[in-house]
Amino acid sequence: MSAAEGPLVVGVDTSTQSTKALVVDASTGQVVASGQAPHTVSPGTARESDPRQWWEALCAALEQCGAPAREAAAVSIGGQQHGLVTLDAQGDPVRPALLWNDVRSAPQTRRLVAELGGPKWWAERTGSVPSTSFTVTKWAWLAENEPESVRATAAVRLPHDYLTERLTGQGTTDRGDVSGTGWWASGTEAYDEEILGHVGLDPALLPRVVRPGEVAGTVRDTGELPFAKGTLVAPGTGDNAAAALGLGLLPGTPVLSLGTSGTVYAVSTRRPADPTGTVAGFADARGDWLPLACTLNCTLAVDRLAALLNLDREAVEPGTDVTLLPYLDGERTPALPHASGLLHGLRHDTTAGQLLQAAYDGAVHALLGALDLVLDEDADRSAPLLLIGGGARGTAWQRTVLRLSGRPVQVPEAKELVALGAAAQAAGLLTGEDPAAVARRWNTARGPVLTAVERDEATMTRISGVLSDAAPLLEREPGSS
Ligand SMILES: Nc1ncnc2c1ncn2[C@@H]1O[C@H](COP(=O)(O)OP(=O)(O)O)[C@@H](O)[C@H]1O
Ligand SMILES: O=C(CO)[C@@H](O)[C@H](O)COP(=O)(O)O
Repeated sequence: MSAAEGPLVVGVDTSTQSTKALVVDASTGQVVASGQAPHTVSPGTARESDPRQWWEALCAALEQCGAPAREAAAVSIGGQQHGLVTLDAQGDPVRPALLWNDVRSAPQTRRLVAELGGPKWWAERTGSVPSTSFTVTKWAWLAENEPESVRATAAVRLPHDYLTERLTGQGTTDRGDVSGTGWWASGTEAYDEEILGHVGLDPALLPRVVRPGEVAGTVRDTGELPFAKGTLVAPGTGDNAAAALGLGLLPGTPVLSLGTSGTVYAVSTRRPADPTGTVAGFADARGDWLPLACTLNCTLAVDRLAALLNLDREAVEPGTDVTLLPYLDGERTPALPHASGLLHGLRHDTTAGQLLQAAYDGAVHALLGALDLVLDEDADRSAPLLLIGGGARGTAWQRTVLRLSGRPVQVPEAKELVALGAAAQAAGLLTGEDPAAVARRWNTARGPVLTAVERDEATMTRISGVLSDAAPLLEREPGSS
């Protein structure tokens, strides 16, 4: 037996690059054991992963957790949002999952928005104007490009649904993750049959939406897993909604997450509906909302530029007038799916370190541009910004966010807030508590507050100027001249 005070719970983050598992003491929030195993994502414009690899990574991460994982009383899976998982009648993947950062559905996205009433209609109906990340656009892409895959599909799932179903044997999802599909009506909180009919997806192929606080199922026979048969399985949710739980987030506190994706969001009690498409009107995992803006190019893009420059990621130099838009994967915020990276303002005396700083500035610019849009009007604009995700550990990221935001920045000591949020959801199942209240009890957001510095308005304005001047280039579709 472990020396834990309370029952143990397991929280999982199956994100783009890896699966992380934490065994947590439900009484104190102490992390008793942890494990992590990587995923591979296809290179090039296609961004795909085999879902079976997520399962193998989950088993490997739990194996690393050792004996404590065997004592878990409940488990919950948080995961990368939006990915389209197609399963055949045996429950095996028909093809690799199309991930959130695969932009090949840009033509289908444009058509879907126009065919079904335009951006305002989508925002009011689903909370969001779909971008290429949204599952509905990926299904439309598949129907057009691989009709044989669509014919072979007996079930459609999101990444966290796939793993939850392998635990319980039942097809379930939750309101947080389903709100990023584009086929869930946020006003009625139900599948939208008009949208599903339009893209030819039978609602019978979709999972049941489990309510917050409800049990998704129990662990069935578990040859490969450490859990006992009958262990409770929580609904799980998308990774951003899970991190919001993990921080015990209250309305008015903004979060900036620096991972494969960059995201900025806040909890709101009002249902969002942004017709410009900048803010996605996600549901959270409790019963509130999670207005959020997301970029495709964050830590991976900046690390790639550091590698190209042969620099350590911290080797930035100040004083740059160079603008670098690091849109290596196309971009979602701003909506430029066909864009590639763009450099402007290079001079003989520009240093490699200044180029690297320009990459950080370019990655943070769009997120901070959306910050005010995700906050309710009455939110305190001087409150600290919570900085999370792998990038939050980096000094160059911290300094860039401080300088371009002009706000104090709080960096929670807890590293794996998505997995902690999932663990808080699992703990809530055992105690009947609100999972966000569990996380506040665990004090997961504690960490140093970095003092605000004067906002570097000139850099923000310069980047906005380059973006608008370069629009024709950034919007150009491949193959057009
Ligand atoms: N000490 C660090 N300083 C700066 N960046 C870091 C550091 N540690 C990890 N990272 C970045 O964090 C990223 C992974 O973050 P994470 O939030 O785990 O991503 P994801 O959830 O998308 O898989 C890596 O791409 C890496 O660039
Ligand atoms: O698409 C979004 C949010 O809408 C992304 O935030 C994904 O959920 C991927 O998350 P990470 O792997 O970067 O954590």
